[in-house]
Amino acid sequence: MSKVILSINAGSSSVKVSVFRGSSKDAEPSQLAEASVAGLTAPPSTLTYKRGDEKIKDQEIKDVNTQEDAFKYILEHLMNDDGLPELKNKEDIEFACHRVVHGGDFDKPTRIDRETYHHIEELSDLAPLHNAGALTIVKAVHEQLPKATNIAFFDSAFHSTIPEHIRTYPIDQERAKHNKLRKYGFHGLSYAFITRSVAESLNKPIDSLNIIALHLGSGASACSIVNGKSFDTTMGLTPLAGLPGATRSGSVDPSLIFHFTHTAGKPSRSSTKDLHITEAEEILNKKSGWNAIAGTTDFGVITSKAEKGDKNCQLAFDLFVDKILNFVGGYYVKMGGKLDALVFAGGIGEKGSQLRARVVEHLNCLGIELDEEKNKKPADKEVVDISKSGSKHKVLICQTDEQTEMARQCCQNADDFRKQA
Ligand SMILES: Nc1ncnc2c1ncn2[C@@H]1O[C@H](COP(=O)(O)OP(=O)(O)O)[C@@H](O)[C@H]1O
Ligand SMILES: CC(=O)OP(=O)(O)O
Ligand SMILES: [Mg+2]
Repeated sequence: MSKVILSINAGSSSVKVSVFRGSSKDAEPSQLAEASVAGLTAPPSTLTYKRGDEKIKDQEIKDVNTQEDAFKYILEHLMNDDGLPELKNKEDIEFACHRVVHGGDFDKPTRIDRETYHHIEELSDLAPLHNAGALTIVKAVHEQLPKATNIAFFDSAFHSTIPEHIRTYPIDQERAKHNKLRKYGFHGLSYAFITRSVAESLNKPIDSLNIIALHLGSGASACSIVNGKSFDTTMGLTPLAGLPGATRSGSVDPSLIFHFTHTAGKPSRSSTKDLHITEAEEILNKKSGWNAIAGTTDFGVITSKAEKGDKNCQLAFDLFVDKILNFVGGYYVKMGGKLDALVFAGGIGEKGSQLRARVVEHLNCLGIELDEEKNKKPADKEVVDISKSGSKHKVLICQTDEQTEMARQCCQNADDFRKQA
């Protein structure tokens, strides 16, 4: 029986694992099953599972609170599924692909050996909601699936093409170079998926595709993609910069934190031996964002409560729209108006029809217009065109899939990874 690929995506509020058959360069990986545990930041956690016609949706699960718990729970679920004969034995898994948010200077997927592991560990403080969690999963795979080859796919890699004047911070350059302080950018696996998928749907070669993509999930970012490559993105040295998210403030005046607390620079109580974060980072990463304004991390709830007149939810909604517009407007100008499409993706981008409507309403002045009826229908394929007829620029929804992107890149490089093993 051919071996399988396990694609593991440790997000800030969820862990998603997809199982794919095959690892050949010439074929697209074919998905056998997809499991996800969501709600890690807003318990109880829930399990969603899809295998063919077999579906479990939002089933509440107990005692699953961390990314590691979630992965172990999913692995057990997959191994015990009689309808998944491809995964009867642990030895059936050849590759475990891990989404690693911060990869520093790494610009391509890399087999995780001791050295890579330590490199990722060193970057943990720069992605406090992500890297350490992903590494707990790498460890769990190492212990429970000793035959599998672990590969890291870096969220920052897609942004290695951002020009110097855009990725440089205006600070002392010697210190900046020494401490590697620059814009890295994240959600790159998602943007790589979106770029390929939208180019295919518009029937354009990737290297002539110009889009503004919005990945709006628990973490939210925007990316200007010029000739198929990242030109600018809203996240920076860490995933805190740019747009606000479920528990993240996004960009604020850097002086704010010293007026918020007198202990900004002190180690946070949630620091561990593997993760050193300050009070400031704790507050801005974990105690801000929607949750701080509206009391929930769920943007679906925020949207419906805002519609019913909840003032705090309306404020969270309006604030998000405003910040998105800042970046879309700026990117549009920097791209000289050469735009094939504005693309919505991520949980909120894909499901939040009200948010899409409000954002695009403000962009009508740029010739970006959507069709209200098309916008309201749930997306039923990978790329859905919701533009108004006659709109100068297209508006699309892309159902992005970081696990599929990793599996695809894994298949393309499988021979190299085998050689490295
Ligand atoms: N109908 C909806 N309208 C707006 N947002 C929604 C809706 N359904 C789910 N969401 C939001 O999508 C977000 C999760 O996005 P997702 O990309 O799956 O998360 P993650 O960043 O953990 O990968 C949550 O904030 C969730 O509330
Ligand atoms: C980079 C990032 O913020 O990822 P996520 O949206 O999965 O938390
Ligand atoms: Mg995500």
